[in-house]
Amino acid sequence: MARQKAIAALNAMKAIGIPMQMAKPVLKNLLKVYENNWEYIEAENYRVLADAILDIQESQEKDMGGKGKDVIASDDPEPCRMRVRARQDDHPPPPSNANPNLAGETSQKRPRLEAGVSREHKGDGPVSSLRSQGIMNDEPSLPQPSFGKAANQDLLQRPLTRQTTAEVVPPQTCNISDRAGQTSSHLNHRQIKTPNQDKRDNSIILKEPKVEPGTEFLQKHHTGNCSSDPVSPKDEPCEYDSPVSETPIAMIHPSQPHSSGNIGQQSCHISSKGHSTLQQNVDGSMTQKGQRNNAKESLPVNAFTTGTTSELLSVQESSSFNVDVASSDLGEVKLTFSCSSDRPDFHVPNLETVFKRVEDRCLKSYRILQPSFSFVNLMKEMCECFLELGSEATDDKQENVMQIIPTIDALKKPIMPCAYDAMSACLNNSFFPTALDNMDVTLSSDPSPIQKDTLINQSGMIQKMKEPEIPKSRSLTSCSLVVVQPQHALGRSRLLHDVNDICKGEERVRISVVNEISREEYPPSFNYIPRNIVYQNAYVSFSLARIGDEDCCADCFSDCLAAPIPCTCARETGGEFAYTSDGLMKKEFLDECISMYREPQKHHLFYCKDCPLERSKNDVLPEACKGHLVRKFVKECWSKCGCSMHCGNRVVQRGITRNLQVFLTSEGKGWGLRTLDELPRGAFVCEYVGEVLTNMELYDRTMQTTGNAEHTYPVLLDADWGSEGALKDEEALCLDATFYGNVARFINHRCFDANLIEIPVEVETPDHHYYHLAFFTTRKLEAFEELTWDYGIDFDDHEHPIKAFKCRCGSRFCRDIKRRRRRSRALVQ
Ligand SMILES: C[S@@+](CC[C@H](N)C(=O)[O-])C[C@H]1O[C@@H](n2cnc3c(N)ncnc32)[C@H](O)[C@@H]1O
Repeated sequence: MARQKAIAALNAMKAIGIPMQMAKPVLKNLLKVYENNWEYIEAENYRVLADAILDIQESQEKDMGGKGKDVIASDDPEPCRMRVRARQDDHPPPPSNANPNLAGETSQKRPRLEAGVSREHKGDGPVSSLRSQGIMNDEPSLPQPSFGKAANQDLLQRPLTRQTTAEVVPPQTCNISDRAGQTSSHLNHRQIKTPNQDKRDNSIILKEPKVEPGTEFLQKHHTGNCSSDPVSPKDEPCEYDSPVSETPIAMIHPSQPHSSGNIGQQSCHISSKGHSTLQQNVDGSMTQKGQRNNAKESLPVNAFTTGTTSELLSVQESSSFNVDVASSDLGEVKLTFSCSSDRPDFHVPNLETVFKRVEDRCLKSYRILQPSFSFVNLMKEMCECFLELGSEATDDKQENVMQIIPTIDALKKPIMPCAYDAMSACLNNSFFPTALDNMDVTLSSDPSPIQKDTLINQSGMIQKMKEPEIPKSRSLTSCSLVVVQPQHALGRSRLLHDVNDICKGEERVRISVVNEISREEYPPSFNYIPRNIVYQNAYVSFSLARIGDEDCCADCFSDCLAAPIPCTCARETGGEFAYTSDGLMKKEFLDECISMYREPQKHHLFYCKDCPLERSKNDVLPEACKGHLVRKFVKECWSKCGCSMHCGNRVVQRGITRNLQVFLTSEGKGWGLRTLDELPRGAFVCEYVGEVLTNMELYDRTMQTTGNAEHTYPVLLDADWGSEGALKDEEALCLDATFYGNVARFINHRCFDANLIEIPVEVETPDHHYYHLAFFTTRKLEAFEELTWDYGIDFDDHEHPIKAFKCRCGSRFCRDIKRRRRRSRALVQ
């Protein structure tokens, strides 16, 4: 119960832009001060908590000599900052028997939060200094009942300040873009606090959140400031069943057009030269300002979001116009789309849709800020989205349809008979390129104008191709597909994947993608990386100095496996190398690893006193550790070793060597990975590659996702959490292949009798909090068998980062089916 309350509180903070790491220690202290009396903390939608965080920030800003006043302009490295302005405090007093030291100077004062009580946060930004400073607040007042689930919204909507006279602010200054569809006068959503605002604003003022790189742009849409229309709290019941299904703050968009006519009318003018001016409001509605009416009278045209106005807004009267996208408070500075198009099909797209598309792209591309990141490019992206959406067919169904045109690589090995039919089927709608050169650049555009027998190469040239004859005896192996977005006449195509090689040349082998089921589907875009990349806070150090003599074989030469006595690198595996000279995992070692997975009860489970996984879910009141397997590691030779790259004790680091293929599964599991060749038992297939995140980061990331992500891609690196005592946050790691990953992200789960097993492999560092997760075959595999591994998933644990799904593994040992059976039996009884 308390745990749920804590999560609800943290979620409420998160909804107003305060990251969990910042809110947790403050919440912890408030709980101490109020002796776990949640009533005080929940009152007025966690106002005490929000204000406490603000106060910490303020006192810290004071210490910085006011440097923090202009937060937006500052280069402050902290991940997210938020300010809740409070003029007059009415926080609840701590209980009379509360620790006076914790409670501040008098019992009438709000609690002074103690310094340094929270876990350390990396970096020197205000987040860490927040923990090194106390806060002191003003007069408390009686607590109010909590408002339940509407809390998040309320915190955004309700004025948190207790200003006695709320100045009526004209609609132009009302900034809200939130889930409830409040409107905004500025699409930049950026609240730059001016001294005047301080006086007139009776609302939340959000500092520019500096969250994860790449998400800050998105957050702008959710920081709002409505100074004209205080909204009364809603009494929705509090549910906290499914935190991840919440729309994350970074993805909140006005869902409904606001009914009131003038609130938040924004300065988005679509001004046709010499004609009338269309004004697009943030709620999507359009207003037409007749110039003859001195541009004062507004005549509503239609609701943009209904999907019917696009046509209305097709530029019929003129071919050139401006759309104001964002502006400063008084409109002196404007960001404007200038469109001049001769195209008859161009219509002005809904700006919210444009923003959404830009946000989606940013979320994909800028989760990690790349060196090439630039704001100008971001704006360019926005212009491109504007143009794309404006040029797209208005029929919703047509939107984003990608066409996949299969081609045949005629030079490869014989195809499996079962795959042949599917291939033929897809070839019925396809063609053979005459030369191999054409295969990589086969593009498809909008279905209608491009004929089946037409190829467009990368430079946009159209080539007529001969319809192929497909002799049954023909030797074919791969159906290579290339996907592009509809080209229309934009002259711009975005290749999402190279279907001949999804690895983009990053691996030693090419890994193709085939879809033998539905020709229109294709794996969602992600960045292919062949090796793990640290996302942000994860502590992964590969310094040579950390590798002692006992952790390398400096005196070895050539192939360690050929030496008469195993070198020190075999120490980890009991003095014998784990690999055979054929590069396979030795039987004994493999058997033991498999037994550990399939019969964990026979093996030692480690129970952490302070489980990093549980801590990441709830730092305030973590649940007890559910136990971790202490797994067997393989140690490979590395750079400090004297042997060569051909040494038999270097298997995983050499990367993928087997012929694999990504394919769409027929069982509804999404995409999967299969082997194209037979594989012996104990063969290395690939490692699981992704972003290295701390568990905290993963949890935060999971909370931010919309919850409707069909597939999830995180894996915990918890093979050795027991050996090093309590792990610090930055040492409790996981891999997330959602945005950056390799082909292992396509390996589906199979309960118990999966044909792959993941084995932890030490390569660059003897610290076992970071390691490689390598997949080896558990048995001999036939060509074209799907590769599977047992995620070790607990189908009842909905809070686990590896989200439970309806398992379609088909194993007779399927734990999910057993669970479902148990549940239906229980219901019947
Ligand atoms: C690591 S991804 C595997 C690749 C995924 N199928 C795809 O299309 O990208 C894990 C996700 O695949 C799906 N999945 C994996 N194994 C499954 C199974 N046995 N039954 C149903 N869905 C499965 C689930 O949606 C899961 O979240």
